[in-house]
Amino acid sequence: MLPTRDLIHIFKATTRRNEAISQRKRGQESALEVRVTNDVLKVHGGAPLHGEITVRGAKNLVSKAMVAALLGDTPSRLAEVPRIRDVEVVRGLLELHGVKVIEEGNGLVFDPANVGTAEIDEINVHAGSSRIPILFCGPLLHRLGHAFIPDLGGCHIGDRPIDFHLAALRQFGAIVDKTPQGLHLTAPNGLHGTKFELPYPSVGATEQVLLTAVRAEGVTELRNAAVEPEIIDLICILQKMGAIIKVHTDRVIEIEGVTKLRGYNHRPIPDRLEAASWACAALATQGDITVKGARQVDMMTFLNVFTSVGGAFEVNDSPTDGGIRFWHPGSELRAVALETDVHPGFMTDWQQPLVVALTQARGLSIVHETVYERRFGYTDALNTMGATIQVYRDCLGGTPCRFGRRNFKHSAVIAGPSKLHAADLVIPDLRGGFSHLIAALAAEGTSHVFGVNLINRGYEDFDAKLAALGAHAERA
Ligand SMILES: CC(=O)N[C@H]1[C@@H](OP(=O)(O)OP(=O)(O)OC[C@H]2O[C@@H](n3ccc(=O)[nH]c3=O)[C@H](O)[C@@H]2O)O[C@H](CO)[C@@H](O)[C@@H]1O
Ligand SMILES: C=C(OP(=O)(O)O)C(=O)O
Repeated sequence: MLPTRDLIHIFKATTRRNEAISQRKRGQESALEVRVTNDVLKVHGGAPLHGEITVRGAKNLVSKAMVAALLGDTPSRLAEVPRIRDVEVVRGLLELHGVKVIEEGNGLVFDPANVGTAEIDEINVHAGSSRIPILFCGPLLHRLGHAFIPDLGGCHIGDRPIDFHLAALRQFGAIVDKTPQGLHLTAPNGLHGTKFELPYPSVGATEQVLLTAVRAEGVTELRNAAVEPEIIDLICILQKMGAIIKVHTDRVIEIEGVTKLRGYNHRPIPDRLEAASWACAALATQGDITVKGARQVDMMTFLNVFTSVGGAFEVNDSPTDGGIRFWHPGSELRAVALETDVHPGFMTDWQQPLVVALTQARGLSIVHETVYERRFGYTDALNTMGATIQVYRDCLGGTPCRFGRRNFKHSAVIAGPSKLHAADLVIPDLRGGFSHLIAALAAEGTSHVFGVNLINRGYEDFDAKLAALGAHAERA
């Protein structure tokens, strides 16, 4: 890991280059793009966050729902689409493939009447910006008989291979050609239902199988599937489109292929990752935040841990105006031991914001990260702010995981409570970045958070939400 001083220097050089690129691209900006030119946030910390914010459609569902629209032969309507970077990337890719995207109310309409082949150079404008392009494989193979997939982006929190995706696609009958430009896929004999068992319940690979199997000929049986709430919501969308999908017990999903699918009309599951991030911000800053739109059922595992740490919450079940209020009740926070896991376990994307709150809990907390091998890089910055977090290669949890004895520092021990002080921080990834932001808000003094726009990949209007919660933060 480079020292923060060097990272800030690299950040400033990269920002200058990116500004030049974005000036050139400005003519292509969509109305959904958030036009922020300044990438540094000056945060005056030490004050509790108080107030109400709203979460809308989940990043990890909305982008996949947009890809699913390619499978229908009539337009699809998706409500509550958040203005985040991943949505822009997928919208751009859909438009390059001939899908007409229209803004309607708080959502988007996708008309796939004229789907066609896109230019590789144009597709590659989106190289490295998101993980979603890999999910275009099945839908494009069904629609066009071929697909080109650019290099993937997403957070650098592990190697993130796509071997399960490619193995499944090959079993469906796809031919995959890896080239320096990206992946080229064809299906000369069509796509056929298959039996596939995932070595690990990968979210993306499960979605890959779903989006491919729904229009493959015959039946597909997927074993060891991921069953995150966002996946169940994607299954609901596909069912609305005419797909036949049975979710059995024990992570088995059976899909009966159909020849035709129609468009859907859907209101997405709310973003439970964003909701949990704001809950942790309430705890870390001794604040009180109501997250409108958050749903208890999607967050049960998080709420158990939140309670164990000493946080308080109250659910408002109103179908029109519901949400969850999260607050610090004033008493001392308690240390906890937990492992991240696939659903229904404690979600890995909840981990980083929670660790900031755990720096304020009395005693030793233990977090064993079992989903990604390199998801504790952000803790170095927290330590420079006064936290005491030690990371270990061992599996410090009940279950040995895939990363044990393999040189990955994937367990953390957090000693608290620690008084956090201001620092200059460089955002490493989406959730790590949000946790830096929370730490800066909880710390005494003025921090500079560099590369803060990266947070917009998954958090809608976070500047405005910070202002609504009374944070003292401004673009530097
Ligand atoms: C856009 C999106 O929805 N992102 C989410 C999705 O990421 P994503 O779908 O990329 O995550 P996966 O569930 O696929 O990855 C889980 C684990 O499986 C491994 N793996 C995955 C695929 C593969 O072909 N080979 C392989 O080894 C990964 O390296 C990782 O260790 O689920 C993750 C786990 O809940 C979340 O943290 C991400 O926010
Ligand atoms: C890891 C994440 O996202 P992605 O898969 O898009 O990188 C995340 O949302 O925390």
